[in-house]
Amino acid sequence: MRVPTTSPALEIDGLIKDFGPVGSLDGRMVRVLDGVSLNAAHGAVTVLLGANGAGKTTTLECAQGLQRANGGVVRLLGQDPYRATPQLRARVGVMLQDGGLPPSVRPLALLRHVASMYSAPLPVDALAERLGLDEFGAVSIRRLSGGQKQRLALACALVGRPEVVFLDEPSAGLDPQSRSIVFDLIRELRADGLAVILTTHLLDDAQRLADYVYIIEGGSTVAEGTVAELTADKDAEGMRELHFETVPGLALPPDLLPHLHQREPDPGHYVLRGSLTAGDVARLAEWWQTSGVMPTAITMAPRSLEDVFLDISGRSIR
Ligand SMILES: Nc1ncnc2c1ncn2[C@@H]1O[C@H](COP(=O)(O)OP(=O)(O)OP(=O)(O)O)[C@@H](O)[C@H]1O
Repeated sequence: MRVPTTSPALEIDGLIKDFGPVGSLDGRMVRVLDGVSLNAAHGAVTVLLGANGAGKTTTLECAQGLQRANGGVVRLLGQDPYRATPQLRARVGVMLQDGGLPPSVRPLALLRHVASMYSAPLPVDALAERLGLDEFGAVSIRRLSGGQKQRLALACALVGRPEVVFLDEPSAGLDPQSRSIVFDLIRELRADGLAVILTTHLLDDAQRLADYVYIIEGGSTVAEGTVAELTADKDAEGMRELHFETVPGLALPPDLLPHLHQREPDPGHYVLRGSLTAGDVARLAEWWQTSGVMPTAITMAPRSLEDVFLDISGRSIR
């Protein structure tokens, strides 16, 4: 059991990071982080969300001490990560976005090698079996699929029993079985006090795993909270969404449900949002019947994390 502590595993306050000089900017620096602030607690999964280029990876790199901040405060387990001692590094696990795994080495040999650098590693064979690495342990890493490399990179990040682990898109490329195994492992380690800090583009994953979420936009933290806090609608009680799927391009009569906000986020997927009553659902069903529309799926939902994220960070591609 880890020693309980009340101070956060990671504290970031007003982080600023400039890159450059950039040729296309006449040799000027470009500011990619402009005031990121966040805390990550022990025994919790903290998720960073943001569109492509928002600054998540740069934030993690500054938190890990791989990049030097140009301003603000970064404290990892109470220390400046840029000046991390080997003792501090041994308490931190890192899984990089593109793996960084040596291609000609065999997976189990690599995991044993990484484990040998720590004083009290997790049992390698049990971890390998848990993540299904034993099944392809004898081929070289270059022959592994993307999902197999992801699981190996996760094992390398966890094998030293870190107190904090950084996972940059841990579930990218994982099939549903692997994702479920990885999530169970993350939850177990969290229960044992591990601080898990992860980025993901998969908002369902964030919704399932996150204890606390930060949304980063344009190099700053623009929203934060638990999933329940972020998805709660503060404007009105009883705010709900009705989703239905049918043929694309339906035009609902404007006077049918005028108090509900209507959109078609994907072709044939309709969302009606607002203070929905059973009468609204009945009116909609009546219109389906008279218009010869038969939905293939109907669901009611509170606001999803995806809606919150898209409302905050916009719907256009960066
Ligand atoms: N070395 C660098 N020099 C100049 N610009 C950089 C450098 N590294 C990152 N950037 C820029 O900083 C911004 C933030 O990049 P970062 O990789 O942190 O975003 P991200 O939120 O992790 O994006 P993604 O979701 O696509 O991984 C981007 O506009 C990127 O082009």
